[in-house]
Amino acid sequence: MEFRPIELPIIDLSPLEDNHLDQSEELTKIADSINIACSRFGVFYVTTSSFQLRDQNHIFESSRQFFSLPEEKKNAIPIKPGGFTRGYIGLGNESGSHRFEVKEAFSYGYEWNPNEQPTNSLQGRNKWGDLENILGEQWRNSLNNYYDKMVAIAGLVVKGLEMALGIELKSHCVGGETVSIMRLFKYYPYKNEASVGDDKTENIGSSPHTDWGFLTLVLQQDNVQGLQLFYDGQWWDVPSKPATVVVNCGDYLSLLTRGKYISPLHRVISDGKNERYSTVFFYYPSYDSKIPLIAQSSNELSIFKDQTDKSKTHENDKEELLDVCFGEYITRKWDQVFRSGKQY
Ligand SMILES: O=C(O)CCC(=O)C(=O)O
Ligand SMILES: [Fe+2]
Repeated sequence: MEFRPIELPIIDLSPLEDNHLDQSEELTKIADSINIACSRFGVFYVTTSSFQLRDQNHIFESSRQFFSLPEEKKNAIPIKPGGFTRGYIGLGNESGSHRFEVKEAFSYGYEWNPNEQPTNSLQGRNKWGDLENILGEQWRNSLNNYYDKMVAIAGLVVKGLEMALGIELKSHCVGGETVSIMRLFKYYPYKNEASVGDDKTENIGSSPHTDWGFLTLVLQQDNVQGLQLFYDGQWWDVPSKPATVVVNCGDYLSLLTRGKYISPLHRVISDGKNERYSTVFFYYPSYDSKIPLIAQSSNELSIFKDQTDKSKTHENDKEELLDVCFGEYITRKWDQVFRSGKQY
């Protein structure tokens, strides 16, 4: 089945960088573009002078190095159930639905200082195992540098959102970089008996979902299609663009804006031929944030769905959210999508 590409705005965030001279006209233009994109699609592309093609090439090179390792090396650092999602996720170890997600991942976050005690369930040490000995110190540094770059880009987007909404948002994000999660993904081509667009298919790259957090920053390998957006009643391709990051609004941001900004439904499918690499940075608000509840139109958000391994999804009890902070709730969500793995 063929899908058409969607044309999303491309917003250059360079004028928001600290070293840029204040050009208020440019800033107003950015704020307007963000406002329109978030209200209409909940997705847009960003570029910035501090993220170049060499940065993109570098992270995908590091990602390939990891995924090329023998199974036993990757399996030595598995993520575990419980919601602290760092380490290797093998085929079948994660899904947002009853489907089999044909992907592998490496998940890591803020490089926690071993002398410091974590203060919540999303903080803690990355699982490098002995990868440093196998892939070299440079490998780990390149992943950590990439993490920092994505935190910085998320910060620029937050600045832009503050201008677009005319409200202060930074106080929601304090410490968010210590609980956010980076994923390196490798998707495998698969075939389904039914057509790919059919809801009954068993294999998928990533099940249709909305992201739970504040913002998601996706970088796609050039020229391999996979990410799709549900818009105006149908699925559209979101093509990769060199040195350009896809930004999704998350459920938290959508709720914070009382639904003004859309948390878009999206998925990943296979073109049936190619492996696909992407990186996905889930940028979270402060661990202790409360999830803003709104009465209407929030039932479609994945944050409120039960994503455990059942063929039907049903709503979580929203009452529960009144007592639990964002970080604790998200820890449970990661546990919901953990799977013990099976063959496909
Ligand atoms: O790999 C991608 O392009 C997107 C994956 C995604 O949407 C997710 O992991 O939440
Ligand atoms: Fe997503």
